[in-house]
Amino acid sequence: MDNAAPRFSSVAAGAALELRGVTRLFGALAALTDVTITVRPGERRAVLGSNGAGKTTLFNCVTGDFPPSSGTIRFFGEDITHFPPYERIRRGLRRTYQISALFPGLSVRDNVYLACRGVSRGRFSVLRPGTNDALMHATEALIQAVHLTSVREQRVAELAHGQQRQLEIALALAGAPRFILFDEPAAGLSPTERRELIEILTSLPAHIGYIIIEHDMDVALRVVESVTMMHNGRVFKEGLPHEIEADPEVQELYLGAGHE
Ligand SMILES: Nc1ncnc2c1ncn2[C@@H]1O[C@H](COP(=O)(O)OP(=O)(O)OP(=O)(O)O)[C@@H](O)[C@H]1O
Repeated sequence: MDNAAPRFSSVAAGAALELRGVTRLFGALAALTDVTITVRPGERRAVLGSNGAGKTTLFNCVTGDFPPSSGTIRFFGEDITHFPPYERIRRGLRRTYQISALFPGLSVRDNVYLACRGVSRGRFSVLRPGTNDALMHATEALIQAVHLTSVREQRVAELAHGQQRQLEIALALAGAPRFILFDEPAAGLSPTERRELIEILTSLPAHIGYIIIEHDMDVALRVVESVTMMHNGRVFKEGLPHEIEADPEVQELYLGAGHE
C-alpha cells in the first residue's frame, strides 16, 4: 500500500463500509463508544483487540443483529443503520460465525448448494434445469475456491475441523458478496490448516473486501492491508500491519499481555 495515500481517511466517498460515531449500549455498559471506521471497496482489514474490546459487537452492529444505539452505518454509500439483517445480506454483506452454521448430516456439496439457492431468492428452481445448471456451476466453483473439491461428497460431520471452517467461508461466498465479516476463522486450526486458510483468503476475488476478527496475529497480519486496534469499545489505533505489529503501545496492550 502507498504510504502517501490517505490510508484511513474520514472521507466517506466511495467507501464500502463506513461506521460513523457508532455507539452500542447494553444497559449501562457501552460495548462500543463513538466508533468511526472507513473501509474502501476491496480493502481487507483486521480488527484486533483483547477480550471485551467490542469486536463482536462491532460485527453485530454492521450485520444488524444488534443495531447501534447511536451513530450511522453506510454500506456502499447507502445508510443501512436501521435495516434488518436480510436487507444487508441482499446488498452483498456476509458474515461467518465462531459457532458453526453448517448442516452436519449433509454433504459439502449440498451445504454449498443450499446456501447458493438460499441467497438466489427464488431465481433458481429445481424445476428449471437451465437455471439449476447455473446454480450447480456456482456450487462447484465455491467448493473449489475453498479447496474442498476432494471431499465434496463427504458429510460435513466427517470433515476435519479446518475443512468445516473452509466450508463456512464457501457459504459466506454464496450469492456474489461484496463484503464479508470473518469472525475468528483460524480458531482451533492446526498450523497446516492455518496456512490453507491464508491461501484461501488471499486468493479471494479482489473486489471482495472484508474485516477479519482474529486473535492469531500470524494469520491476521498476513491476510489484510490495514488494521484497526480496539480497546474498551473504542478505536485505539489504526495502521498498516507492520506498523501495528511494531507499535509499542499495541505490544504493551495486546501482544505483551500474553494473548494467544
Ligand atoms: N448481548 C450482550 N449483552 C450484554 N453485554 C454484552 C452483550 N454483548 C457484548 N456485551 C458486552 O460488551 C463488551 C464487548 O463485548 P464483545 O463481545 O463485543 O467483545 P469482543 O472484543 O468481541 O471480545 P471477545 O474477543 O472475547 O469475543 C463486553 O463487556 C461484553 O460483556
